[in-house]
Amino acid sequence: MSKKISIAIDGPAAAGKSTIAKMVAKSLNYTYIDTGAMYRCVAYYALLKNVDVTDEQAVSMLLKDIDIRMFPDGTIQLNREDVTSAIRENEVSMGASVVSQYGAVRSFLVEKQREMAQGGGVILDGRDIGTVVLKDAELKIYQVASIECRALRRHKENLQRGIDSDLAAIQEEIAMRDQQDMTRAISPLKKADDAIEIDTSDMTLEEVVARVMQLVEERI
Ligand SMILES: Nc1ncnc2c1ncn2[C@@H]1O[C@H](COP(=O)(O)OP(=O)(O)O)[C@@H](O)[C@H]1O
Ligand SMILES: Nc1ccn([C@@H]2O[C@H](COP(=O)(O)OP(=O)(O)O)[C@@H](O)[C@H]2O)c(=O)n1
Repeated sequence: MSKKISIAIDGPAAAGKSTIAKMVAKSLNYTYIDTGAMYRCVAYYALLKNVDVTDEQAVSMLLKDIDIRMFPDGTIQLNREDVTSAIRENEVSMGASVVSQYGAVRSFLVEKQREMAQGGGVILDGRDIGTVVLKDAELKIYQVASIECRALRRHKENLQRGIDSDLAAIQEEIAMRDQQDMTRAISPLKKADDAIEIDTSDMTLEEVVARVMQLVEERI
């Protein structure tokens, strides 16, 4: 029987991390954990409670009231309410990038992520998986694509979902988030020294999955 490893995928916004992670998890029969969704839940809850996301103390006080559950079919519940679609709103994306700067928020979520990842056979995507959450992951991927390509992908995804979308505004939003995520004091987004970079700009989904599966095969 092959070994059940841990896989970390990090990279900037809309690089295709979660799409690839889901496809690889399905093919390996691994558990996929979307850590970005957890930061989105914290921001969503702050917005719901009319708490200013830039108020670190007020946001940190909310953590004790936050119960996040993730189901194998991709459903995300916050305090038993289905927030799967609601957390994808633009305002929540920007809010997530703000609350993810706070130490209390990060330690609260990182602890949960490590608990969920116990035992291996998992694939986590986010910003700090290879550098912080799963420093010992057997496979670390740093997935990138040009900003134009990432903005266009997110734009197409929105249109497909029937959400209003403006390409220039999306590009501006993800550039702003990347800048914020890469320059924050705690666990900034960066490539782990032992991560393998994949630039997906000119690759199809199938090509990216094949590349990741090849790297997995070398490790199990
Ligand atoms: N070669 C590719 N690799 C990864 N994603 C791609 C590729 N081509 C198109 N996409 C699309 O890019 C979009 C954004 O991907 P997503 O997984 O949400 O990114 P992230 O999790 O990094 O924010 C998805 O609609 C996905 O289908
Ligand atoms: N492990 C993680 C995952 C997300 N995040 C934060 O959460 C935000 C939303 O993450 P996401 O992965 O859902 O975003 P997209 O790349 O899907 O647009 C990011 O912009 C980061 O600020 C983080 O700090 N650490």
